[in-house]
Formats: sequence, C-alpha cells, structure tokens
Amino acid sequence: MKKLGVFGAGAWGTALATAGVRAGLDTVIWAREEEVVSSINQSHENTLFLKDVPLDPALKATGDYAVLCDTDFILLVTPAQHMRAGVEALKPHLKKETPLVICSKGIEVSTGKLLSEVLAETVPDNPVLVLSGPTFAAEVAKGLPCALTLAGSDPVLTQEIAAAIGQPTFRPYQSADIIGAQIGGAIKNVLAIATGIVVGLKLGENAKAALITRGLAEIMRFGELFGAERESLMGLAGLGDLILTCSSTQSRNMSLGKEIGEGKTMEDIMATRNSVAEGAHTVDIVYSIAKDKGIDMPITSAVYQILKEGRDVFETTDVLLARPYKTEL
Ligand SMILES: NC(=O)C1=CN([C@@H]2O[C@H](COP(=O)(O)OP(=O)(O)OC[C@H]3O[C@@H](n4cnc5c(N)ncnc54)[C@H](OP(=O)(O)O)[C@@H]3O)[C@@H](O)[C@H]2O)C=CC1
Ligand SMILES: O=C(CO)COP(=O)(O)O
Repeated sequence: MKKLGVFGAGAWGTALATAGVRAGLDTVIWAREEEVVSSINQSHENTLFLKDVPLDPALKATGDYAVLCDTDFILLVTPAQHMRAGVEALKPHLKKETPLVICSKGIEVSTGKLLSEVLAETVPDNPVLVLSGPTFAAEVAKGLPCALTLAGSDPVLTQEIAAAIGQPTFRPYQSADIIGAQIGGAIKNVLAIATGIVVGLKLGENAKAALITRGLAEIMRFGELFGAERESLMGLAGLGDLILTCSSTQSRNMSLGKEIGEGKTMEDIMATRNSVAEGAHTVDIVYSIAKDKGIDMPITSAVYQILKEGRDVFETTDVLLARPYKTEL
C-alpha cells in the first residue's frame, strides 16, 4: 500500500489527499474540473473548494482515470448522489483487486441504497471499506489531530489500509461494521440542519442539546432497520460526528440550517455556495424510508417539511414541542 488515489477533489478529497501525502504515500487526486487540476498542480492550493490552505507540492492532481487507477487503493469522495455515475465512469480503468474506500456521507436518494450497496452493484469484485468520523476538511488539511472509523469486512485489509494512511494526527480506528459506519455520517447531516435551525431561531443551548440527543435516538432507530450495530452508532462515525457537525458553523449543513432559522430561503442560500450540503439530499430518502417503514423520526420529518414543503419554521417547531410526553428509551 504505497500509492493512494483520491477520487473527487472537493474540500474533503483534498484534505484526505494531504493526509495521504503526510503518511508518506505517493498520492494522486482526480478532479472533474480542469481548473482544480491546474490549481493543485501549479499553485499547490485548491482555490475552488479549499481556499487558503497550502498543499504539499508532492500532491499531484489529474483528470485522467487511468492515472487515478494506477494506485494501490482509492478513496471515493464524490458527493453521495454522484457516486454511482462516478464509479461507473471509473470502472473500465479499475483493477478488480483495488480496494475502494467510501469517504462520502449520504444515501442514494433515487434507490434508498447505502453507498456500499451502490458499489456492490457497480463494482462487485472490488473490496469496499468505509472511512467516516468527525473531521472538518480544513482542520485535517492543516494537519490538526483527528480520529475516524475505518470499517471493512476483511480485518487484514482494514488493518493494512489503517497502517498505510494512519499517522499520529490522523487516527483510523478499525471496525467490521460497514453499515453502521455509513448510517451515522449520513443522518447526522440532516440533524445538523435541524440544529442549525434551532441556533438560527435563537432557541438556546438547552434546546440544542435536547435536539442532538433526540437526534441520536433517530439515528439508532434508523440504523436498526439497516442492521447497524448500536456500538458503532455511539462511536466516532455516529455520535462523534453528530456532536462535531451540530456544534459548529464550519459545517455546511449546520450553517445552512442556521441561515434558514434566520429567515433565508434555500434558493438564496444555495446561490451563494459551490459546496455540497449532503443533508439537504439525504433528508428526502430518510424521510421517505421512515414514513414507509413506520420509524418515528420527528426531527428528520420537521427538516423535510421545512426544506421540501416550505413549511414555516416557527409552526414546525411548535408542532415538535407539542408532541406527547413518552418514555425516553
Ligand atoms: N468537507 C468536509 O469537511 C467533509 C466532507 N465529507 C463528505 O465528502 C463528500 C464530498 O464533500 P466535499 O469534498 O466537502 O465537497 P465540496 O462541497 O467541497 O466539493 C464539491 C465536490 O463535488 C464534486 N462534484 C460536483 N458536481 C459533481 C458532479 N456532477 N459529479 C461528480 N462530482 C461532482 C466536485 O468534484 P470536482 O472537484 O471534480 O469538481 C467536488 O469534489 C460529501 O459526501 C461530504 O459529506 C466527509 C467528511 C468531511
Ligand atoms: O462531515 C463533516 C464533518 O465530519 C462535514 O460536515 P458538513 O458537510 O456539514 O460540512
């Protein structure tokens, strides 16, 4: 495991590539846009997605699938809704034995499938792992310390990849629960939007803590349906990421919610951003699955109603607060 490929050069792909270089891996990052390729290769900065963070000149960018695939393992970091098309495009250049590590956070809206299920359909022969946890891209790119979950069904391969990319400031904890590692990261984005709305409405710190904790209960209920292990949902890729994302406007999801709480519309907010807020997509499918399967997810439903049905934030908050009292667990 000496050569690392990173597929997708947004903020997170770029940050992960810096971690790869720091771990001593010969790292190449694939970007869809020529502007990003030249920005990384010539200015050693990703001016489009990770501005003002200097990148190691050892990091090489490419737009060529063959170059990306001439590596020992590949981190997949396209937005979740583009994962299927991205991997289909990659497939003709991909060796069957190359491990693929899902680093994106989301559920495919058109099918309700986890990204590991999408890969099982598109590239069934490649080993698939999941890397997820509380990690803001800018902090990782600057080399600040973090810890993540690296989940894979083959413990030897998981250990090998952890050893290859791990370093004191980038600590992968190994797990066998590929499902659990994906559920927390996908749903916390929806809950971060909800927390942002609470912050934007100035409902106070107590309300924020209540919402995060009851949000975790929603993650648990949803995770159970997919067969996630409860312990994983309480770990770095679940509770850890929920805490991080709900605590800071560094989060695109949390800041989106905050702006909604302050009275802005989705159209106004999205017009000022080129970055992805996965929760705004994930909410569609989580809401739909929860409704279909009868899973009680009132916070997720509230986010759906506000974002997708244009329901008033004050009215929606009142409805949430008026729910009947019940047992906590
Ligand atoms: N930012 C963060 O702190 C973290 C993000 N993540 C997850 O990583 C994933 C990527 O997020 P992030 O890197 O932040 O994204 P950004 O918002 O920074 O960048 C957008 C990304 O979307 C890609 N993109 C845009 N349109 C398309 C398209 N039509 N087809 C394929 N790719 C497209 C861009 O690719 P290109 O460069 O080729 O234009 C770029 O990689 C998300 O699932 C996110 O939840 C996970 C942990 C931390
Ligand atoms: O996943 C993240 C941190 O772990 C990043 O969150 P946002 O996508 O909300 O910025």
